Amino acid sequence: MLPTRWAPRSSPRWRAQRMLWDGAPRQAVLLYACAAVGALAPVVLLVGVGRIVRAAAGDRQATWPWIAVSGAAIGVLLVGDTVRDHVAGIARARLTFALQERLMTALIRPAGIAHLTDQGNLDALAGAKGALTGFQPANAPLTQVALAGDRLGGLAACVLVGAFRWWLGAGLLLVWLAVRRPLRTVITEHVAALGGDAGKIRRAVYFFELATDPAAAPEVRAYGLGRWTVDRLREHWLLAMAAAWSVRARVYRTVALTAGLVVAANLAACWVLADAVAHHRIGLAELAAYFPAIVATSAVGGISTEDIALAWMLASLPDVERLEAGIARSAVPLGGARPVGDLPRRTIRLEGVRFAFGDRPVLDGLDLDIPVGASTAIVGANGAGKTTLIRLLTRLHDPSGGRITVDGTDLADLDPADWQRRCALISQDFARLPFTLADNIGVGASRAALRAAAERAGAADLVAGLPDGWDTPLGVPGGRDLSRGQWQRVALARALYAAEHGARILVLDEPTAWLDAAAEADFHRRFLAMTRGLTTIIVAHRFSTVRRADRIHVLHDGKVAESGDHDTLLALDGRYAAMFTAQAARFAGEATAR
Ligand SMILES: Nc1ncnc2c1ncn2[C@@H]1O[C@H](COP(=O)(O)OP(=O)(O)OP(=O)(O)O)[C@@H](O)[C@H]1O
Repeated sequence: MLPTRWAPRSSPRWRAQRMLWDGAPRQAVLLYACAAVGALAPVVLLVGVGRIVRAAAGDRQATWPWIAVSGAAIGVLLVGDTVRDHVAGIARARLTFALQERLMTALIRPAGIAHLTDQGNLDALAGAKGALTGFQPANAPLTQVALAGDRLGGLAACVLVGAFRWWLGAGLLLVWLAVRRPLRTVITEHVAALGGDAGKIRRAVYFFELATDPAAAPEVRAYGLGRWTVDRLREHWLLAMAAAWSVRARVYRTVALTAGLVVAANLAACWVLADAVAHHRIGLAELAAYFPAIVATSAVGGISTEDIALAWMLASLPDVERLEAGIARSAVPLGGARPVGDLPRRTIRLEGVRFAFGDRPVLDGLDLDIPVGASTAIVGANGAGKTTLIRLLTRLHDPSGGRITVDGTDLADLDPADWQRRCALISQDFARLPFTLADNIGVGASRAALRAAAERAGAADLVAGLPDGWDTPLGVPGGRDLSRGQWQRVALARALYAAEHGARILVLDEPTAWLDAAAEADFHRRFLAMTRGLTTIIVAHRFSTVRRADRIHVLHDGKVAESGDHDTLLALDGRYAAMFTAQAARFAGEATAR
C-alpha cells in the first residue's frame, strides 16, 4: 500500500515516519531490525574483544566462546550492512515513487491550469522535489532510521561504560543529551533561515538549469552568457545565504560551547579510566572494551552530517503540503457536471467575456460567435490575448466575467474534463510525448487510422525515415529525437486523429510556426480538406494560414475589433488589411530583392 495521507498537524519528524510505515511497512520493520542489530553488535564486539584480551593475558579457557561471539558480531555487522542497504534501496524507491505520485496527483487534479501560474506553488513544487537543496524529502524517513540506530548504539555504549562505573556511563549520557538539544535547535534554525526564501534559491537554481540545459546551450554560447549565468548563480546564492549568515554567529557559539563541554567530559572519562588502570583496578581487557566504548557513546547525542542532511530533508517535507494547500487555494475550480453529449451542434458564443491575469485585463468584454462545422481564425498583435482566448474556449481557464455558451448551454455548466476531451488542441508549445510515434498520435489506434491522420497532417513520410517505423520511441534515451517541425507535424496528426475519434473541435494555436516552406504550402493546400466538416479554431500570425478560414476575427484591446472573411476584411481596410499588407509587402520585398 502506498501512502495517501500523513497527519497534517504532526511534526515533520512524525510525518516522515508515517510516510515510511504507510509506504514501505515491511521494509520499515526490516530497517528497524537492522538498525537495532547494527547498534548492538559493536558493543557485543567490544565485550568480546575485552574477553579475548583477558584470555590472551592468561585465562585461556574463556577464549573460544568469545572468539565465536566476536566473529558472530563481525559477521552480523557485515551482513547487516548489506541487507540494510538493499532494503533501504527498495524503501527509497517506493517512497520516491509515492511522493512523485502524490505531487503528480495534486498537480493534475484541477481541470484548469490557474494553479500552474502561481509562483508560490512553483516554489513549493521545487522544494517538494528537493530541487532547491539537493536533499530529497523522500529520503528523510530512511535517514531517521539510520540515525535512530546510531542513537541506540550510543546508548548501548553508555551502558557498557556504566558496567565499569555506573555514574560515568550515566554522566556521559547526560552530557550528550544536554549538547544535542541546543545543537539540533541551531541547525534547524540555520536550515529554516536558508530555506526560508525559496524564491531566491529558485532563481539561483534557474541560472544553473539555464547553463546546463542543452536546448539553451546554443544561445547561451552565441550571446556569451556562459560566465554571466555562473555569476548570476553566485549572486543569487549569496542573496539566499544572507539569511543563514544572520544566524551563523549563534551556530558557532553553540558549537563552541557544546564542544568545550564534550571535550571536558571525554577527558574526564579517559582520566577515570586511566586512573583505574594505573591503580590496577582494571586490566588490559577492560581497557580494550571501555576505551572504545567511551568514544562510541558520542553517537547517543552527537550531531553528524546525517543529522544536518535530515534537517534539510525534513525542511522540504512541509512543501508537499504547502503545494497541496496552494493548489487548493489558487486552482480556480471549474464547475459543471453536465455531460457534453453531442454538443456543439450550432454555435459556440462568447458574450461580454472578461479575463485578467492579476489586475491586468487581457479580454475585456469580448463578443464572438464560432459557428459549428466552419473554420474560424483569430488574429492580433503579440499579447493581444489569442492564446488566452483559446484557453477559455478549451476550458483551461474560466472567464472572470461574461459567459461562453454552447448552443445556449453555459460552458460553465458542462463537465470540464468532458469538454476538454472534445477539443483536439495543438498548443503553441505542443507536447513532445516520450512515447513511440504511434502512441504520440493515438494511444491504441489502429495502423490504418494512424496512417490516415499522419497523411492528413503531412507526417506520413516521417514513418519511413524512422528505424522502427511506428514503433520508434521518440524523445527518450535510446529513441529518436525529431526536429521542431517534425514534432509539430506529429502534434497536428495527433489533433487530427483526435478530431476523427470523438473530439468535435479542432483548436490550432500557430500550427505552422515550425513547418518548412514546402510543408507549410502543403498544409495550406490541404487545409480545407483537412478541416472540412470540423469546427476549427485557428490562431496564426501567418496570413497564408489565416486567409483560408471561413471567418476571421481581429483581437485588439481585449475585444473583437474586426470580423469577416479575408476579402471582406481587406476591403474594410482596417487593422487586418494593415497587418496583411505589411506581411505581403515583406514577402514581395524579399522576392524582389532576390
Ligand atoms: N501566466 C500568465 N501570467 C500573467 N500574464 C500572462 C500569463 N500568460 C499570458 N499573460 C499575459 O496575457 C496577455 C495575453 O497573452 P496571450 O498569450 O494570450 O497573447 P497572444 O495574443 O497569444 O500573444 P502571441 O501572439 O505573442 O502568442 C499578454 O500580455 C501576456 O503577457
